[in-house]
Amino acid sequence: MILTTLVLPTKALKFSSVKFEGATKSKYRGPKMELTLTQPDDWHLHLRDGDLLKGVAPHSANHFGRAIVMPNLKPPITTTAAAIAYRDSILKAVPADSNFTPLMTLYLTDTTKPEEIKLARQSGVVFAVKLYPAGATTNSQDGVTDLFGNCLPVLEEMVEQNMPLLVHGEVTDPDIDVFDREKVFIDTILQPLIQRLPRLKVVMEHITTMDAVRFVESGKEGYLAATVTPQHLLLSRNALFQGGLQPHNYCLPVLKRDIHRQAIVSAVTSGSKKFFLGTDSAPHERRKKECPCGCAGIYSAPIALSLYAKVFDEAGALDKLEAFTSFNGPDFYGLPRNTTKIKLKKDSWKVPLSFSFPFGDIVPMFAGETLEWQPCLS
Ligand SMILES: NC(=O)N[C@@H](CC(=O)O)C(=O)O
Ligand SMILES: [Zn+2]
Ligand SMILES: [Zn+2]
Repeated sequence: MILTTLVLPTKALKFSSVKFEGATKSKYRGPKMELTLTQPDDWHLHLRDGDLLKGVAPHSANHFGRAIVMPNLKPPITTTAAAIAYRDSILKAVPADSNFTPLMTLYLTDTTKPEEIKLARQSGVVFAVKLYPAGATTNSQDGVTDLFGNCLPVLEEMVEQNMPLLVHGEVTDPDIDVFDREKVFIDTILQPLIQRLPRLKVVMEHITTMDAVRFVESGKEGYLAATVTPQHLLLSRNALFQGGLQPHNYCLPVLKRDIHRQAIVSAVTSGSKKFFLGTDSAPHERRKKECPCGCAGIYSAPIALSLYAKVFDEAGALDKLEAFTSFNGPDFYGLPRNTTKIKLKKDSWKVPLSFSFPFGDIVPMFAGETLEWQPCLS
């Protein structure tokens, strides 16, 4: 990573149709710091489908080289054939000059067959299988009801095919407190799973607790890793209630106490190879967030890089940022690192209040707030 004090010409961020609160003016004077990073990838992303896909895909393609695309559509992507068709529609939705590559995933169900894993591997476009415990999160109703009872042959085939299992790590038992569901999942499902299949590659997605940090740190490098979202690095559960109920800070697993957030920040800024960037950017239209039974999911794709840079900058660990955004993920998946570069400039800018699309608008994380780091598009 190269740190310079040079200011190079930059293009304004390409936001399609954006509502700003006021003019975006930099208060920063003097030489501007720039970071040059190997182009990052997003190892946990929801691109949706239809008009929503067309609206949000360019935001990810602007900044990220590749993304692991989550399969929780309606209906879910449970077959390789469906993953191939979904991949085609994603490629149609990104700008023609973009080199963005979607890495597809399959949605694991109680009835997924080992043969499907072979097909997935042969396709060359499916890179992982996603475990949603049934009922744990958005569009998880077709997920797994009994992992050990129903899925062991598939998991064994995944070991054979070196196919990673990506995990939404929360139990769904209504008697378990929602803030404890990640820890209980580790103790009752993940730990036994890893003991039973030590050669299965597992990514604990969007970790939220110090328990998950410790669990991942104690695992075998190359076999156990975690993705980390901007919200779980920057917000504690207080953010759900600050000045009134804040639906745009609601995601699953739900934000936790600040001590957990601090543990996650320490883990990612330590330089460990086991943690990598996964935004979990999960767009829902405003009317589906600001309503009596609002959806879980935070839209962060357009601002995620600024937010990760903020975290590493505030921790005095900018020298560790590039491994987290651009090396640890491809190294874990056994994929080449990107060769293109991206620049971030330290220059304050205001996050749009919303992104407007013909079908409605989407409110991003940190809407209307001022951030310091800004990706420059070339
Ligand atoms: N994170 C979320 O709160 N929501 C995600 C699903 C998920 O990743 O659990 C979504 O698809 O909206
Ligand atoms: Zn999830
Ligand atoms: Zn997700």
